[in-house]
Amino acid sequence: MLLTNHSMVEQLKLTDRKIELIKKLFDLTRADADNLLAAEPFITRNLDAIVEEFYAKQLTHLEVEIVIGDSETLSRLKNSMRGYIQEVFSGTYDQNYVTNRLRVGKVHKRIGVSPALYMSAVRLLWDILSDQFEKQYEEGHCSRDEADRRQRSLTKLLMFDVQFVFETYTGALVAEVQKAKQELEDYAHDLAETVAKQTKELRELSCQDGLTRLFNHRAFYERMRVELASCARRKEPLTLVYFDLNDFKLLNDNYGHIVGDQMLEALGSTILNSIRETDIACRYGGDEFCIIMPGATNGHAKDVCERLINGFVSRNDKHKISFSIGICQTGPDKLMSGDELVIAADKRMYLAKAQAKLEPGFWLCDTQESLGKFGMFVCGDGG
Ligand SMILES: Nc1nc2c(ncn2[C@@H]2O[C@H](COP(=O)(O)OP(=O)(O)OP(=O)(O)O)[C@@H](O)[C@H]2O)c(=O)[nH]1
Repeated sequence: MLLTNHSMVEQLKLTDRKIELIKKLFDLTRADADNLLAAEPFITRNLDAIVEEFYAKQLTHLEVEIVIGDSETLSRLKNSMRGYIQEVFSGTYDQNYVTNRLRVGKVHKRIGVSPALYMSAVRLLWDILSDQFEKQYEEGHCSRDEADRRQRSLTKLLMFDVQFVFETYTGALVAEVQKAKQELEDYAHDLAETVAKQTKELRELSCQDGLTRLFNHRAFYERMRVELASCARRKEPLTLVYFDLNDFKLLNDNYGHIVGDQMLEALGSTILNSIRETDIACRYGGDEFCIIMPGATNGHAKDVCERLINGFVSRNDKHKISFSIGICQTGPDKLMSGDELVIAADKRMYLAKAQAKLEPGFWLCDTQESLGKFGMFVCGDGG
């Protein structure tokens, strides 16, 4: 509901019938309206003096002075007070009258008039107007009985007014609480989203190698465990490719660690470009890398290695470096443990590396213990 599309009376569902019911609660009758209306000529004559007396007394309180704040506001308030007193003695207390009371409540709440301050002003006005009734009696404008009846009617009407003012006070407070609650809920929601996002990022970071953005050593074993279990369940093979750069130390020594780092980074992205989404690339440590290939045989793994070597060579890097590869397939019938698989692949990688020491280049040793140089795999006993 857009509040600005509805009057205050509508928002509070104050129909004529409801207003009449409230009047009944306060025993505010037609006779009371007539009593106050009868006092109207005398009150109107003294209106300015009444308003002046009211503000003179009000301004003896520092809190009131602070709330009013300046002469323009004071003069505006005096005008409003004149209008209010005239309404009090108009004898008509309909929806229009009620709307004005609600507005007063809203303004008082907005400018920060506390209920205590508001009630003290009502009491003061009641006092001043009661004196006026006494004067009317003393000056012979009305009988004792009429002055007393006017006084009682005034009390009822002021009480009637006060409850409307507080209706808007509480309404505004409830709206503020709801707004604060909504803001708090929005904040909590945003916070939960931020925490979830950051937790996800942290989790990813804790699994990642900072240089190559591949999975790190810790994540490698975790992923290996999960993939071996799922391959065992699906009765599928799993192949591990394990490789190590050849003479990487020389590159570092000759050209510095920054060049070494760039080489490792380049290798990381070449690996990612050479594998399928289901394959898992990891930096095992230093210049050693692994690719876990769920569902793949050593034949598939060789194809991937060929793509990888091609990609790596075609980078056109002035620093030439090769790597040695060990491949080990397990399953589909009985699968090795992760440790067994790493040991087996590592052993084959060292066989390839031994060969690379004799004849530099990309050497690969697969699960059949065959050794091959990139592009022309030849069988060897390997052992
Ligand atoms: N630039 C760089 N170098 C690294 C990083 N991690 C390990 N290294 C270096 O990698 C080199 C590995 O040396 P080795 O284990 O002797 O291996 P290698 O020189 O490739 O020799 P072989 O494996 O026998 O071919 C060492 O010089 C390490 O300092 C890294 O993050 N950045």
